[in-house]
Formats: sequence, C-alpha cells, structure tokens
Amino acid sequence: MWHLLKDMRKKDKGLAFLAVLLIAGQVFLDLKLPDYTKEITVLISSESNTISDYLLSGGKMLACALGSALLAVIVGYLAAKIAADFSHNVRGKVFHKVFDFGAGEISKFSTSSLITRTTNDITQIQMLVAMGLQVMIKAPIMAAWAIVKIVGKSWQLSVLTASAVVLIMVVIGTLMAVLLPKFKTVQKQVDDVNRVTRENLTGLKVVRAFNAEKYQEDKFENVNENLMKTQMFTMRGMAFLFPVMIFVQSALSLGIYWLGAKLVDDISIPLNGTMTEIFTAIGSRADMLGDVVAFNSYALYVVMAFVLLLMIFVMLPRAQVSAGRINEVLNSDIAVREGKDDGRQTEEKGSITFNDVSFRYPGAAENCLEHISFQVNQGETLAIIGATGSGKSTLAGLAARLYDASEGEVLIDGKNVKDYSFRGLYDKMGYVTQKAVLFSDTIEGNVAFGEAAQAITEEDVKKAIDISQAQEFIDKMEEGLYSHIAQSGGNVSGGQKQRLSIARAIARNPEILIFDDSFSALDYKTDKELRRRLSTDLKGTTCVIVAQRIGTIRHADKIIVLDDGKMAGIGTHEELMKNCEVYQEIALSQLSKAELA
Ligand SMILES: Nc1ncnc2c1ncn2[C@@H]1O[C@H](COP(=O)(O)OP(=O)(O)OP(=O)(O)O)[C@@H](O)[C@H]1O
Repeated sequence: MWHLLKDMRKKDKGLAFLAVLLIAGQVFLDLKLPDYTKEITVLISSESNTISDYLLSGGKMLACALGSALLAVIVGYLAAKIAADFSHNVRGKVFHKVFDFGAGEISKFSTSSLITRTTNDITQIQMLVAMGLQVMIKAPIMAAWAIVKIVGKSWQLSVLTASAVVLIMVVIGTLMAVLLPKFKTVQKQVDDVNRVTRENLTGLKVVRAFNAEKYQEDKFENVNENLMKTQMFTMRGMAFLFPVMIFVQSALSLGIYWLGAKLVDDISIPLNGTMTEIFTAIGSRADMLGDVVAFNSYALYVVMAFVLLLMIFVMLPRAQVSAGRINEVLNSDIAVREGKDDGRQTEEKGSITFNDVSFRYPGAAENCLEHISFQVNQGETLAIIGATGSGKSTLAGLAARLYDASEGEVLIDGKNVKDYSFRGLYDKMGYVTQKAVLFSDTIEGNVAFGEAAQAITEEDVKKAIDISQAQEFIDKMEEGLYSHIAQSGGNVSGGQKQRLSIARAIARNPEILIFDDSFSALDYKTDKELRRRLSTDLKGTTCVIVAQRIGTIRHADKIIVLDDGKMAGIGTHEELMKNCEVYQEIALSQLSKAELA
C-alpha cells in the first residue's frame, strides 16, 4: 500500500499535508469543548455568576463547534479530491503496464482478474484514501491529545479509560485475525464472478443455441453464492464490532460518573470548620465535578478515536489485499522486453530469418516448435501449412515477437527481434491475427488504426480497402467509410471483419505482412483476388501467410510444412509435391490429382 501511496503526485502530497494541518486544527477545536463544559459545570455549582458568564462560555463552545465543522467540510473536500486523483493515476499506470504484457502475462493474470484489478481493487484503495485522510490522521492526533488532557487528573479514572481502550484493541485484534484471510478470498471471488459473467456474455449465442442456460446459471450461482457467503461472514464480523464499541463507550461513561461521584463525595465538607474552610471544600467539590464531566468528554474522545481507527480497520485489510493485487500487476516481470533499435538503419529490408528456433509455452511440458530454420527475402511470399495444432500460429507469432524463442534466434532485416524497440519493429510489420479484432469506431478509424512509420493518409486507407476486397461491402453501407462498427465488430460478418483487419495491416505500408489464417472466412473468389492484388500492388512487401487451404498458398515462393511442431518440408508447391509426404497428404485431401497437376 505504502508503495502505491509513495507515488502520489506532488500536488496531491501538498494537499494531503494541508489536510493534516486542518485536521490538527479540527481536533484542537473539538478538544476545547470539554474545557468549556467544565467551565459551565463549575459556574452552575457556584453562586457568584451572571447570565453573561454562561453566554460567554456557551458562545466560545459554539464558535469551536462551528470552526470544527467548517474544517471538517474542507478536509472532506480535500480528501475526496486527493483520493480521486490518486485512483485516476493508479488506474492509468495499471492500464499502461498491461500494454507491455505479452500472451504469457495475460494468461497468468487472466483478463477478468485484470479488469477487477483496474476497477474494483483501485476503488477499494480510493475509499481508504478518502476515509483514511480524514480518519486515520484524525484518530491518533485526537487520541494523543485527549490522553495528554486527562493524564494526571485522576489515576482511577485513567485506569478505567485505559481498560476500555485495551478491551477495544483486543476485540479489534481478534476480529482482524479472523477476517483478514476472508478479505483476500472476497477479491478472488469477485474475479470469479467477473470471469463467469464475461464468459457468459461473450458466449451468449452459444449458450442459447445449446440450451445451456441452466448449466451457465448453475455455474454463476456457484461463484455468486461463494462470494455472498464470504461477504456475509465478513459483514457479520464487522456488524459485531459496532455494538461492542457502543457498549464499551456507554460502560466507560457510566464507570466515570460512578467513580467520579465517589471522588466528589470523598471531598468532605467540614461542617464544624470555619466559613473559609467550608467554602474552600465546596469550591473543591465543584472543581472535581467539573473535572469529572470534562474527563468523561475526553475519555469519550479517546474511545471515539479508537472507533475511528476501527473504521479504517474495516477498510484497511481489504484495501491492503487490493494494493497487493495491483502491485502484483505493476511489478510483474515482463517476459518480452523491447530493445532500443528504432529499425531505421537496417541494411536489409523485409527479410525474416529463423535460426534453429525452438519454442515452449510457459508451463508447457513439451516444445511446441522444434529446430525451425528458414530465410525469406524482401518481396517473397512464405506460406505455412500443417495440421491443426502443428504450430503455425506460434511460428507467425514468433516472427511478430508476440513471444520470444526459447532457443535459437529470430531475425528481422538481419537483426534479432529482441534488439528492436516495439515501435521500430511494428513500424516494419502489419500483423493480422487469426481472430479478427475490430474496435467500436468508424470503418475509417479501424483501418487507419494506430501509428505507422509514416502517417496513414486517406489515400492509404482507400488503397488498403481496395486491395483487401472490402470496398464492395463498404459501398453498400449507408455512411460508407464512416459507417460505425459496433464493439468487437458485432455488426459485420466474419469475412467482412477479416477484410477490414487485413486492410488495417496493409494501410500501414509495412515491409512485412503476416496473415495468421486470415483468409479462412473469405470465399474462394475473394481469396484469389486478394492474393492477386497482394502480388501485383504490394510487390516489394514480404508476406507470411498461415493457411489451411492449399489453394491459398500453392503459388507462394516458399512453403513450410509443419508436422507436430517440426518442419516436415520447405520448398515450392511443385518441390513439396515431389518430396514431402505430409504436404502430399494435405494437398490430396483437398484437391484432386487433376487439379494439382
Ligand atoms: N498459450 C498457450 N499455452 C500453451 N500451449 C499453447 C498455447 N497456445 C497454443 N498452444 C499449443 O501449441 C500448439 C500449437 O498451437 P498453434 O496455435 O500454433 O497451432 P496452429 O497450427 O496454428 O493451429 P490451428 O491451425 O488450429 O490454428 C498446440 O498444441 C496448442 O495447444
């Protein structure tokens, strides 16, 4: 928690300091009240006083109370501002950090947990900061100040107050020991509710089509109920605390007045003494009565300070757990770190080289790719084919540095991918993912997405749309290029989504285009026309095409055949038809001998 608070902006630290000063002023004014109570009590007990004496003491009391209320309002405003600023800052940091995450980190945390950490967890700390500034600072100042005021007044009453404080501490300590582990569980269970909700929302169509509502409901009920049970447990624990506090406060008050009455009674009035002795004794009694009344107020302030601390204890453990979860994200080691090379000075352009590359996913038992070596030069087309799960997407992902090779090296334009800054590397590349991803924006906004080596012009967007065969369906849309795309491309078809994500990669004018099974939803005619336009309009661009269809890749300059993570062959279609058994099998399973001839 401290780690997060330390990084607070300077301006907010200044405001926090101001809040501390104002709180000290507020406590000072609050603690003046018992003094005036005592004054009034003494006035009541003595006879030589006038109404203006009461008004004067009462007026001072009123002024202190109003001053304290005013300071409380200002402190409340400052605390809310500091807390909101703080959470805005931390949310930004977490969001920024997640940009650096690779596939490994995302699967380690899980998307739903990252969402909870960016929202709910930060809110827990925001609440603590807002409350903490008012209460956590106020409580110790108040406790210390009130103790200073009562110390030395009466050892009997001090012992009574100290016993009440010890009792409160014991109750809080015990409850915290029981509840703290539960607070950790609550945050994890919020993750679970998030995960199941997310899964259900994204798979709603499948859930309905498979009559799986009951199954999903049970799944949700399970996580929902777990969360409710843990929250009930913690709430009950907390609910127990407040009555205990009130009981202790009332019992302490009763004790002080009982003991105080005895102390007043102990001052005997010498009925047979002189008038001076009698008046002195009466004065001492009035004084003691005033002290007891004031002591009661101070003692209640001490207890109240601990009650305020208790409110923090309610929030602190949960915020502590949340802070730990946020720090876990912020301090997480990034597996794929960027280098410094901006990629502008490379001698080669558009080349990809794999030198004996092997790769294993984190936590996997076996290598997913083994001893992969090849070279593609500028303007060439490399195709990757193989059975499902043979490692095609992984190979494309290594070229795009979504992961780093476990062994061997991947070179782009003759330099290790690890040496490039992300900006430098992705200025060279246009990567089209297997599952088309669109953002809620216009078509134009989706195609001209991000920043490229050279600013993407309207001309680039139009050309890319034309090459990717997206023009035809865009023309049919009412607002053409400026038609709106719904979240995740919900209002366009799978093939249209693919064409737009292909256009997005082309619009960047990259040296290398990587298509990870990105033609799968295109009809044969569109697939063929798209490939023709790639080879004519983007002659100098290197293309890597991962595909399942022989028709898509048979004209590639080089074809890599993957079989269970190993290279079963590399060459042109004709070469592979002669010497690669795996390729022959794939080809014959899709096309007849006549078509292949
Ligand atoms: N994040 C991951 N963690 C662990 N193993 C993974 C991960 N992603 C993929 N794999 C495994 O790596 C192997 C290769 O996966 P990959 O996605 O590269 O295959 P593919 O040839 O592209 O398959 P497809 O044609 O079905 O897309 C598979 O056995 C898969 O189970």
